[in-house]
Amino acid sequence: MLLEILDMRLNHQRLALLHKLSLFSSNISTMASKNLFKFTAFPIPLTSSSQGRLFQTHGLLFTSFSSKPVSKICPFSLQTNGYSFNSHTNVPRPEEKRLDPLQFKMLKQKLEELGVDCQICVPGQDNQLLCPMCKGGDSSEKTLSLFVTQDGGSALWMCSCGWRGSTRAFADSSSSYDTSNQVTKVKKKREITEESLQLEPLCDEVLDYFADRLISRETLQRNAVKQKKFGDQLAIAFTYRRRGALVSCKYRDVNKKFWQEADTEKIFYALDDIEGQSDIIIVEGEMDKLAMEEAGIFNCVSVPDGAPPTVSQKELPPEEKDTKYQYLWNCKEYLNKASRIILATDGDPPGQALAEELARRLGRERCWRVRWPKKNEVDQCKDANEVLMFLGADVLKEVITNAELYPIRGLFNFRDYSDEIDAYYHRTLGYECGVSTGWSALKDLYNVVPGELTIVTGVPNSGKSEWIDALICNLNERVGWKFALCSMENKVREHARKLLEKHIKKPFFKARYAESVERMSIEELEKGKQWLSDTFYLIRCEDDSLPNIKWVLDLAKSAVLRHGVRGLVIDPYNELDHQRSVSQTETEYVSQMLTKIKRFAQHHGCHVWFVAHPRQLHHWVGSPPNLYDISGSAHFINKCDNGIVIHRNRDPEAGPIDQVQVCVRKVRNKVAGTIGDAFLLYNRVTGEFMDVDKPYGRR
Ligand SMILES: Nc1ncnc2c1ncn2[C@@H]1O[C@H](COP(=O)(O)OP(=O)(O)OP(=O)(O)O)[C@@H](O)[C@H]1O
Repeated sequence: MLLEILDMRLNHQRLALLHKLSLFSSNISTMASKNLFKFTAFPIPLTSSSQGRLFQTHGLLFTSFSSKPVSKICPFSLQTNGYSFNSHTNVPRPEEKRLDPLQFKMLKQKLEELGVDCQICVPGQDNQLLCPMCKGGDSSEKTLSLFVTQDGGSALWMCSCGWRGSTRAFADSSSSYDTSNQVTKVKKKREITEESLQLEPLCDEVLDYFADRLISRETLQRNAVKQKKFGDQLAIAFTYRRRGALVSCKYRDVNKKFWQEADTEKIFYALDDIEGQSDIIIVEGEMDKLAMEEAGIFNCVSVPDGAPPTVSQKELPPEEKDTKYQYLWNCKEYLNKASRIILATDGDPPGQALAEELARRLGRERCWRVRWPKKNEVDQCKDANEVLMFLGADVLKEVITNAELYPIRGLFNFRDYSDEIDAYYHRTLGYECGVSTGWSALKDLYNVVPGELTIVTGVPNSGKSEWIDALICNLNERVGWKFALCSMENKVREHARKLLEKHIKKPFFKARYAESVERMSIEELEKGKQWLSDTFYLIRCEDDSLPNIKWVLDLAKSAVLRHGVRGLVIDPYNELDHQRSVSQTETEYVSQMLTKIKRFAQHHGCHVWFVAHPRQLHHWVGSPPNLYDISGSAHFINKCDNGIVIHRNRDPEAGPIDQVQVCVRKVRNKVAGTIGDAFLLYNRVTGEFMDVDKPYGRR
């Protein structure tokens, strides 16, 4: 039928060629080695530079192109009857017909009706389009090959899903449009035999070709590798069998171009070799399977279709719709029993994509992967056959023996963190054992480790905020850290005053609290303002609404990324918006909030100080509160890395009233400190905290 269409368009030379080729008719579908089913429909200009090869299939004439140049490892030219593979270089081009815009428009309309989007289709050449039937499978590849004749009058198409047909702009009674444009999905599998396919034993030239790749005659015999003549040309025939019976046949030509018998079942190559095996190896090509055998590894199969260009982003399709991996489902009874599946696909990106697609389907937990070794100083071996050729059978065996577990997202081994552990040991990450607070009284009790959460509590007015301010001033002075401050209770100018007094060590004002100490000068103020701007980033709600924790952490993240802050102060907890859903208890809410804060801290290596008030203490006798007294939830103590209570004596008879007790009540990380109490003296004039044993003049 299709020839009928064609004969109106083609000149006698092309018809002669068709006739010649029809002598070798075979039911063949073409496919590229790496891009499944990518083929090019005829007629492509048959120039001398073309690597195109012609085969007839159901009257449709296809030219397949090698996606890769001929192997440089061992170029060979199979010749039969004195003709080389590329024997059609002198075929004359057909006489070109001029485009008839009207009939091309009509033709496009017809195609559009069939769902073919042919807006950018060019007459006179092959067009790769999205197939309206299979939509290109799960990777949405353009698998529909559509050829429109030069005059725009007729079109032929074929897709790897089996949809094929033809139409004409003005179909008449003799047109093939009515029947040929119907879907002809391949469903029925053909029965084939070596005889029906006219397969032949390998000739010496092909045996030599394999020998150059270190594949022996015995291995080829064991795998029943054959050859087939296509006219003057010769192709290797890899026979696909199940329990010895021929199921399909895949051909490979000199240009490393592959195609497979159409309407045959897709299965793994050498399937019988994995029957009943608990350990199996999957490779990407027949040559790799044969190479494995040369290394004494028999429990190995090859996929029939090569590798996809990338991993599909889509969910796994159901088994029956998983067209590209049908071979896997067709062989599932062979795979189900395997407890260890080594994915020895190529080392290039498509090979790795194939490994991922297989692992997705087989279950990552039983998959392993290999690392291909270097073949020389610069290059990596790509696959099993290259390892065999460049490094030998023993190395190939070693590669398989050293296969490693296929990674599973979220499941790790300490080995995966080896570098980080080394860096921790050698202390090259920085501040592994924490930064000293600057107070010797706290040296053994509390050091500030990046990425940890410190909860600070204490009764009102105990000096919590003052102590944290003093601490961050010390840290800045010692190690130059910068901070994000979310201190809702403080007016900005007051907070600036408190920080400046600690930094400049002089009172901001000449006032009663300053006693006789001289106020900071204008110059000192200016310098101090510069220091404030360089050191602190303020997180504040410009309007009078309350910020929630997400809002605070998002801004803190910006401060980390933009300004490199190493610490975040949230003071106090109760000034945040804590609206929660009715179904959530306060305990659940606090737990989730602290989890968010800890994640932020860990992810950004940023220390977070979180000030939380204790609940109202009845019958309080002036002693430091407990961390469990924090209002809201015991999660505060449970979830924090460090828990500190700031307490001060207000009874002159009990001791000096400027003495501050820093009660370190929880330290999760023993490298950072331990529980215990430290005593500091508070300088009301400057807001500084001093070690008790240190003399300080302005006391
Ligand atoms: N040891 C101390 N001796 C005397 N005054 C102190 C001492 N510690 C802090 N103060 C003063 O107490 C006041 C409150 O301090 P700060 O704001 O740090 O307390 P707080 O515990 O954070 O209070 P709140 O719980 O109300 O937020 C400040 O005026 C500060 O100067």
